[in-house]
Amino acid sequence: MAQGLRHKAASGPVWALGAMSGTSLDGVDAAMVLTDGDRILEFGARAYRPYSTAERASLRAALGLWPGDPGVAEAAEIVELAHAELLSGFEGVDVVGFHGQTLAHDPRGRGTHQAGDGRVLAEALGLPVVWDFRTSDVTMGGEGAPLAPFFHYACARMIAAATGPGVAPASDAGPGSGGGGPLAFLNLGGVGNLTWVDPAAPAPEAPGACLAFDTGPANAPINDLVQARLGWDHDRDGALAATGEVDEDVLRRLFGAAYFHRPPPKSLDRDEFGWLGEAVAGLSDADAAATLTAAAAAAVAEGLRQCPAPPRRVFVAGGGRRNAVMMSLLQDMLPGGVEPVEAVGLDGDMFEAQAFAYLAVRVARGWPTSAPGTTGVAAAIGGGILSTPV
Ligand SMILES: Nc1ncnc2c1ncn2[C@@H]1O[C@H](COP(=O)(O)OP(=O)(O)OP(=O)(O)O)[C@@H](O)[C@H]1O
Ligand SMILES: CC(=O)N[C@H]1[C@@H]2OC[C@@H](O2)[C@@H](O)[C@@H]1O[C@H](C)C(=O)O
Repeated sequence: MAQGLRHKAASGPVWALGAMSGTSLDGVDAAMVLTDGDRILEFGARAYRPYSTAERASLRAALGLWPGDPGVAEAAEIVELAHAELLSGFEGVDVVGFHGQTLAHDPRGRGTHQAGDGRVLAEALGLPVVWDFRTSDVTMGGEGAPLAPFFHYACARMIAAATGPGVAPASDAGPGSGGGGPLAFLNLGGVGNLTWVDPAAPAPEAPGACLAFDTGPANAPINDLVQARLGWDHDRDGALAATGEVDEDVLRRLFGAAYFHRPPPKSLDRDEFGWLGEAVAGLSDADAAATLTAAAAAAVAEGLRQCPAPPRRVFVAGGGRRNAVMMSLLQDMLPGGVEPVEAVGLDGDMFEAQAFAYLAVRVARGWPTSAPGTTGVAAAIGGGILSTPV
């Protein structure tokens, strides 16, 4: 299998533009990657478009909805227009990877739903668009998430070899880096997700190459709390949490949930632990923020215990790496600590957008984007639909 991939990689690198509208509902990230679908050759232009307050409110109101439900068409249009506006500003794009906005995710029940139609975007941009990345994985019995792990594998290979665009050489990386041993990538978005990866494995779908899963709630419950109580978008730098006390009873309740005892791979809907909001309702603003922040960090620590071996380094991407309290708790809770992906020259704000750029090329070339170790799917599978403008 790996040899076949290497052979196909000879079909040459292309510039892919990936776009992610994450569970935090803050906006759309977009970034370009030069890749042959195997190796990453260069990272390119990047841009961000925040949702307006009205757009965000409409998307929030559509959370939990499924295709055909009233309100979905309006949400999809918001997503499509925001992406068309942002992505039309890029030049030299060969293919677009369009994740869309997850409104609902229930892989063992109704499926997974990302708002936004790639055919509409392909017409608007006049470019081929890969979209609906998650459905076929779910259809094949997988979780449909997380999907970034194959990109993480490519990044881990670059780090291990200390080659590649902007990646810090092994000599800068400190003890325990370089070729030997597993690495981990942690994304702290609305939900947290972790990829444990062995860069020595021959391909991302090889048995034992990647183990991935959602760790638990991350920023979403904190955002929801401070939005409802204080009208803030988020707890900037963790300033509110820094002044509060953690309610250990809430953490005990959280970690009693079956999810944390299920072996990975496993994935979450944004609001799967929506009851956390009620659990902290009687606490002060600061104590509630401190408790939800500690819950996010402790969920990562729980998750790492489910990995096959301790990773040598844990690289953090996503907005949560800017939350000083969350990062300091992780530093204390994880045996080897954590570091932002910027420590090795990667871009923690655009990491997911870059992942969907990379995955788009794999889909366009008919290669797998998930495997039993990343989503629990029965066999390695390539998700996604390629739509070209007519
Ligand atoms: N300076 C900061 N201090 C604290 N938190 C921050 C800061 N900057 C961003 N965040 C948090 O990060 C969130 C955005 O993170 P990110 O863009 O990684 O999430 P996402 O991609 O929407 O979610 P997901 O990865 O779950 O799809 C914000 O909503 C906020 O909660
Ligand atoms: C269903 C869905 O959209 N899941 C997202 C969400 O946001 C973070 C976490 O939950 C992760 O599982 C996934 O996104 C990342 C980009 C992924 O698929 O790797």
